[in-house]
Amino acid sequence: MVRYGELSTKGHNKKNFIDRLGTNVRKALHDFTDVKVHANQDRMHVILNGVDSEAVMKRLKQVFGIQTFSPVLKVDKNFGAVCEAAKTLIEKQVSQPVTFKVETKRSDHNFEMGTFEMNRQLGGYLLEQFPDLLTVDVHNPAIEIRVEIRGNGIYLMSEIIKGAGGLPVGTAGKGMMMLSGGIDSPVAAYLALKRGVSLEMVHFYSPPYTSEQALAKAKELTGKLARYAGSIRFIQVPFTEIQETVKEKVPEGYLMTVQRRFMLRLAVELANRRKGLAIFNGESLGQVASQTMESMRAIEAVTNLPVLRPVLSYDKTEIIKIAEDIDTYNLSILPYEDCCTVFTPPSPKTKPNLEKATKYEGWLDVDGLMERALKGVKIEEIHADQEFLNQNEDVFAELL
Ligand SMILES: Nc1ncnc2c1ncn2[C@@H]1O[C@H](COP(=O)(O)OP(=O)(O)OP(=O)(O)O)[C@@H](O)[C@H]1O
Repeated sequence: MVRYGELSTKGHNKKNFIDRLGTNVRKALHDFTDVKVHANQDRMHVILNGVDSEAVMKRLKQVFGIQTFSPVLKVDKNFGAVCEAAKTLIEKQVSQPVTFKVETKRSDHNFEMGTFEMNRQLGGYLLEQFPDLLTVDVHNPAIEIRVEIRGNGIYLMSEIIKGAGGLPVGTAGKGMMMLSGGIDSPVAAYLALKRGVSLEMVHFYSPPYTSEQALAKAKELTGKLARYAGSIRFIQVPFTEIQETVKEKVPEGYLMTVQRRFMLRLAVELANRRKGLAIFNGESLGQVASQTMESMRAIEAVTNLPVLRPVLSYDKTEIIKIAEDIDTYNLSILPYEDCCTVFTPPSPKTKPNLEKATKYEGWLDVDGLMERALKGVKIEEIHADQEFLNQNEDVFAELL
């Protein structure tokens, strides 16, 4: 049984949210063909039909929009079956002494036992079974065994497991995520997905300066993030000609600003073509030269589409902690050079001037460069945990 959390406050949009969450849960569980998902008004029921509950719960933990969920056992309508099931729940959940109570609800009034009697008798049975583990506390128990006696059976549950929180992916519209191979942008992508944004990844690569493995790394990172979204489109944009031209014609202090302005323009153009509402990136204020407010202003001036930065106010250590939790960190630190690292000047301007950036760009064929980059775009759909890196290749060979 799945509880919706923040959804329940969404008034008349609630139905859309619940439908979307139902779709996302079905997507996350698509390979468990026997599982059935019923997304009702107040709760969602995921009927296992014999499928391993641990495997299903592992997937549910990655679906945004779920606040908590509980494994539920359904048994025949007799007291013996209820005792067996309650015993199983306690065995699974309890390893150290705890307080508990039994709380029964009865919608089937023909059942032979009343709620009070069920509470007492089941409580007594469990105390007998687990004398060293359980003590009754009816006011503030650590564990509540809930029993619901309904027409079609008796349902039992006790454990409450924390879900991923957030909002169902797809309820907040589509955004274009500028995904590098670094630590920050995958974390920013995770946070955007968590607030319900459906993302398409935009990745710039510069062969031969960057390797196939660098591209594969960005794709594999997308596979990690696709766990939270079912699948994610990956858009690779060739960036070599732009970087070479900028390097040749623009003064060194402005190389980075001008390159970033091109990246943003390209992401915006892709957003316009693909109905994206905003651009997301992994910038965190003050982290490096391009991430000062002056720099953000000079770069962002190329568009009036919102540029959203989910990790803007996070410290590096906080970002790393999330990267570890979502299992992107170890991939992000693999030493494959990204297109920006290769062309980063030793001392980029930390306070670039917008007028100068515009002036230097006047020396370039901006439209032609953009058009050719966009012509070379390749798009593919990446699924959860899809692998791309060539495991046999020695990662350090890249550094030689
Ligand atoms: N090759 C790329 N393709 C797509 N987006 C990029 C690329 N390089 C940088 N970006 C975007 O620009 C942001 C800032 O990049 P930069 O390299 O300055 O910072 P960073 O803090 O190292 O970020 P990250 O850890 O995400 O690489 C990235 O978070 C990402 O959103």
